[in-house]
Amino acid sequence: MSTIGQTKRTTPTQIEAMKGTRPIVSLTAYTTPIARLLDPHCDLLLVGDSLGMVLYGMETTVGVTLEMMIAHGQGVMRGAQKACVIVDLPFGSYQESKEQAFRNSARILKETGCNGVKLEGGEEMAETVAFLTSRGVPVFGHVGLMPQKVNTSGGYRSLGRSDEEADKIRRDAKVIAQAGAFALLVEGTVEPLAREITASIDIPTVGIGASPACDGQILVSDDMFGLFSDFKPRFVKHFAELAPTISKAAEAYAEEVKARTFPGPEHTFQVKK
Ligand SMILES: Nc1nc(=O)c2c([nH]1)NC[C@@H]1CN(c3ccc(C(=O)N[C@@H](CCC(=O)O)C(=O)O)cc3)CN21
Ligand SMILES: CC(C)C(=O)C(=O)O
Ligand SMILES: [Mg+2]
Repeated sequence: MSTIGQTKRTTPTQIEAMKGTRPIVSLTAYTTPIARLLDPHCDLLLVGDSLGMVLYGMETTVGVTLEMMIAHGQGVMRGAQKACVIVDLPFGSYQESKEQAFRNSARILKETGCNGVKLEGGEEMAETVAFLTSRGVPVFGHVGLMPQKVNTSGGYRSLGRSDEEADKIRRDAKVIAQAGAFALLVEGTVEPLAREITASIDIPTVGIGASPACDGQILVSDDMFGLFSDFKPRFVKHFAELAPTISKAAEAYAEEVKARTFPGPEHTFQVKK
């Protein structure tokens, strides 16, 4: 197979092998232009179901569909060249059975060309993760705060302060790693727990709101650009403030249109005499 003129995409196996080397850099991406900008700097790009909240204004991720994930997965694949691209399985597309999970994961892999899928869950999903990985679907696990369970978990809050809560998340992490996941996203957990999990499993942990003790970090890109700017929980850092930049551009455009200073002669097609 020739790869002339192309760099090869990072594989889930290579992400797994990064544990103990250097921190894994990852961000969410939902569209072609943003994927193109983030790709050179990231080991992994996640097409997260957070797109329901960030792009579509949904209150939670529960309403996100498989069709939405596939459409955005295709967009990201057109923009990303070197990063490993993983697509979130949305709520309702994998919880019913391991067969349902395989069928929908296969659709995502076939229709987007991405490198693997992510699914939320611990002990209740271990059999599914083993079923998928043994049949050719690379799986990124996700434990701790699981946004798709917001309707049964009592909302978004950081976890792992009580012994019971910490024990449960520790067991979840262990079984998902043993089931064959190539990496594990740990969301919204206190630092000592994230550190213990990272030390106790042989696949890398990628944290969001889970301390610097993880093997890598992920953020929702719109959050760290300061674009989804009403949402600023403790774990988010704005690496840029794009919201005021965009507002000012829209304001300047409106002024110029009303003053008839835009479009100018340089933007106008003339008939040459
Ligand atoms: N834009 C965006 N960024 C995200 O990180 C994100 C999404 N959307 N959608 C899917 C989930 C939902 N997530 C959330 C949502 C809310 C909180 C939150 O309100 N956290 C507060 C309270 C924590 C606590 O009480 O312990 C915080 O200050 O961190 C955290 C994570 C993370 N994910
Ligand atoms: C990065 C995490 C929160 C995720 O699963 C998402 O963006 O959907
Ligand atoms: Mg998600």
